[in-house]
Amino acid sequence: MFRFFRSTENQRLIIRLLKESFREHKFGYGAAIVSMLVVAATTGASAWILREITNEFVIYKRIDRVNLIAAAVAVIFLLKGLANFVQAYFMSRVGNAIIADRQRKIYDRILAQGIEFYHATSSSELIARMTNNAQAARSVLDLVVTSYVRDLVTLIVLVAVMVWQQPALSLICFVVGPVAIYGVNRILKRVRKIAKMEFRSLGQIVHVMQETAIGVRVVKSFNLEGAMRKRMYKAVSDVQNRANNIATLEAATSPVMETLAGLAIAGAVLVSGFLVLEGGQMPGNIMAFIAALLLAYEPAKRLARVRISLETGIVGVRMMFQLADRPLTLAEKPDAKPLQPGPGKIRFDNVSFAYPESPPVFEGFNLTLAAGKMTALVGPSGSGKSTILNLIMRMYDPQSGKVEFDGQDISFATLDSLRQKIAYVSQDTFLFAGTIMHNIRLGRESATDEEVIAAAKAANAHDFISATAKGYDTEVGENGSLLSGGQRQRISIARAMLRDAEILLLDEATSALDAESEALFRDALQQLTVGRTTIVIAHRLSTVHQADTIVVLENGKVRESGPHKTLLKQGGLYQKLYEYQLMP
Ligand SMILES: Nc1ncnc2c1ncn2[C@@H]1O[C@H](COP(=O)(O)OP(=O)(O)OP(=O)(O)O)[C@@H](O)[C@H]1O
Repeated sequence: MFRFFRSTENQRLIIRLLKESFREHKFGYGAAIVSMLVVAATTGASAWILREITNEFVIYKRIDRVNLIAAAVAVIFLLKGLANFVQAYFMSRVGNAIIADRQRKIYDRILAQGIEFYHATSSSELIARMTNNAQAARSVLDLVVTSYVRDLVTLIVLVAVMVWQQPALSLICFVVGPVAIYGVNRILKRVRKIAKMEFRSLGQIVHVMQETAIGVRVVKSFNLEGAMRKRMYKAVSDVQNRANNIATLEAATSPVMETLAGLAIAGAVLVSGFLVLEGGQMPGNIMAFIAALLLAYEPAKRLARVRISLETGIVGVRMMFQLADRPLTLAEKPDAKPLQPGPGKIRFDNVSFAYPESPPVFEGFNLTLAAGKMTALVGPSGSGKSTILNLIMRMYDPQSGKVEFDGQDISFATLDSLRQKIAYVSQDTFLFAGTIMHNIRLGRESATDEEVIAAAKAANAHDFISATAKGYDTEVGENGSLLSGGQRQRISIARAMLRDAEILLLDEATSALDAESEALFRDALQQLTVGRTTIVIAHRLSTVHQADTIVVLENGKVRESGPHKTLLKQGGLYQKLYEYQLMP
């Protein structure tokens, strides 16, 4: 029974879980544990009382004790019922609170992680962890507390009753216990392996479901239903098979236990028969002994199997702590200070950077982006344009060198103050489920309705919003699926407008908007960029013309920079890109 706790890793996990949970739910657990002790004591008393009933009534014929003994029986069972209620009440309250706490903690930790973490972990795994790991923590705690408090104490009390009444007979049972534990131990190892695989298959179900929902257009248009179904069915069957395997192993413990317990009880009955009939023993003592033995069977069985039941939950708890302990991929320095306001000059100073496990993108890279001006980044695919935006937003830290805002190294700034300064319009506009009003307001949550509408007007979005039946209360659907591409873009510009940040980062969409949408988008952009340091990854001629400076990148190096006309005259890389990429 205790070998589980000798496995040091499981021991550490359970002790940590108990410590953290008990600290937060002292009262709930305290009340549950006290009631469990009462349950154990009343169970022992209910066996003991049989001795009184038999000896007092049958042997001594004490009619005067009938009322007293009957009252004692009533009190024992009343107390037991009440204690069971209190225990169940507090265990479920605390259990639900633990799931909620853990889910909050898991989410906070995931949210604090940098973008690198999200690239390395699939979203389906995160979803599965959110639902499974918190539930696992609760099941493990429930099992540990009920088994090692209620069941173990009940068993100790009942064994005490047995030894007290019939010391010699009790020995028979002590031989059986270790044999049962040995049998269960052998099964345990196999359960551990299957439990781990089951979690992986669960993640796979979420993963396939997610891909079906997100990629539904591709699935339908390429007729991929059959292929997707095959993947889903396989994942579902894997979970089913693993659940069956675990159930079979768990069920296999039952016959082992039943047979051994049956033999022990039969042996005890046999010996006690002789003891009463020929040994002159008091029948009451034998009755109390047999009752205690029968009552001990269930808690003993649960205790012998507790490690198997714990095994599936402990996999989830282990994963939960792994997530909690994983270092943050991008953390704020302990002595980080808010960025001081400034005109908005950005400088890359001798920056070297490589994505994890990838070749370097920049080596000794220098670039200054003028305050309040618009700089367009152009260059072949893979030249490092998006990486420049990533480093400005501090999605990653350079391995050496620094990125400065008005002379302040951003890696020493609080993340909050850094992101406050930036408004970002991404190429693949992302809208959250909810209304148009909600989506624009995410730019600045304190904005009034009037400010939201003003931003929408400036972004040329107000007219189309007003033309819908519900106006600003129109639901946008999952990731804005109920709006057109151009409408989504203008909403994301309105969001950036509302933010009114000093620095604007824009990853211009390459998707061809129709002429009218593009004109509306360009006008909106023009308004947004006035007086702000704007860095735009340019795909459109109109944007390049608008820019004060064009920086031409190739293989992580600045090849040329200057205004459009000057660069065009030089007849270098820009001219080539201009002809192949930017010219309509
Ligand atoms: N998350 C990542 N992990 C590893 N390598 C990456 C990652 N993102 C980009 N890269 C690599 O870094 C290099 C620069 O990529 P970047 O996205 O900055 O180029 P880009 O100029 O924006 O290209 P495009 O115009 O095609 O978007 C490329 O070689 C790319 O493969």
